[in-house]
Amino acid sequence: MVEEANFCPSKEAIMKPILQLPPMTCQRVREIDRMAMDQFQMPGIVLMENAGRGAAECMDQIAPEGSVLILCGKGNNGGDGFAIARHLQLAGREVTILAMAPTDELQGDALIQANITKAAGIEIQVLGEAPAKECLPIADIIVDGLLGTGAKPPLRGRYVDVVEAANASSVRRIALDIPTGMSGDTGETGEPTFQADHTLTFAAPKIGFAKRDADRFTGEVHVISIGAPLALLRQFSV
Ligand SMILES: NC(=O)C1=CN([C@@H]2O[C@H](COP(=O)(O)OP(=O)(O)OC[C@H]3O[C@@H](n4cnc5c(N)ncnc54)[C@H](OP(=O)(O)O)[C@@H]3O)[C@@H](O)[C@H]2O)[C@@H](O)CC1
Ligand SMILES: [K+]
Repeated sequence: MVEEANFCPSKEAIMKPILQLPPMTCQRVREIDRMAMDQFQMPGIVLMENAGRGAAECMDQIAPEGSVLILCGKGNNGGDGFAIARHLQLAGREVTILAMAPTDELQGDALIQANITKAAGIEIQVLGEAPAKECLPIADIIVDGLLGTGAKPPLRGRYVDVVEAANASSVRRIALDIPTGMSGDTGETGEPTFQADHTLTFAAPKIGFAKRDADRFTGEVHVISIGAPLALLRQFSV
């Protein structure tokens, strides 16, 4: 039986690429994902694992204490959430997931991450009929892994009451990639939009974050590397 180490993981700085990309549109960031996969043979799941681990390490710096509830949408933004859950559990954090859909409705990289998270014994609750404000699991921090660059505003279906319930709870809130309800390209925000204290955005800041008072919803923005090679970053830094 392996003794559980009782030291805190050291807080060494998170490895940052030497090249920080300029703000760009969602479409352009998705081109980075696409080129990393097609031109540099990086499987999407590797990009997602890098995103999840990088986001969890950033959380270890900005929100090192407390239990975490991760809201997972049906797409790869949710996939990031499933990956983050595993790394937070490894760091000794109490983690619960509230999924917008059952695992068998997921596909691709998100399904792979959800299956790993399930196998890891991390609790995955699926949103039921009850209003979100009645069934949102209690936690010290809520992470928004609902919608990212694949969002097509306005919010549809249960995403509305889940975001409203998250905003109504007086806890720390962290958005993954883009606060759900905000357009990454224009910074326009719908009613509701996830109100984050921090946004962990992948690969590059989104141009919409520069809109006046967008920071009311993004909070402090942190760029998380997805491990795309320097040669690829150079093609997008001009
Ligand atoms: N390998 C990679 O590519 C990497 C990707 N990464 C991550 O992936 C994210 C992009 O993932 P994605 O393309 O799956 O889109 P995502 O934002 O999860 O949403 C799509 C889903 O949401 C739904 N939906 C849409 N609009 C809606 C609305 N208004 N209201 C309600 N539902 C709505 C839509 O449903 P549909 O419209 O198809 O019915 C679909 O099910 C990106 O932000 C980053 O976090 C990182 O891990 C880096 C590596
Ligand atoms: K999000």
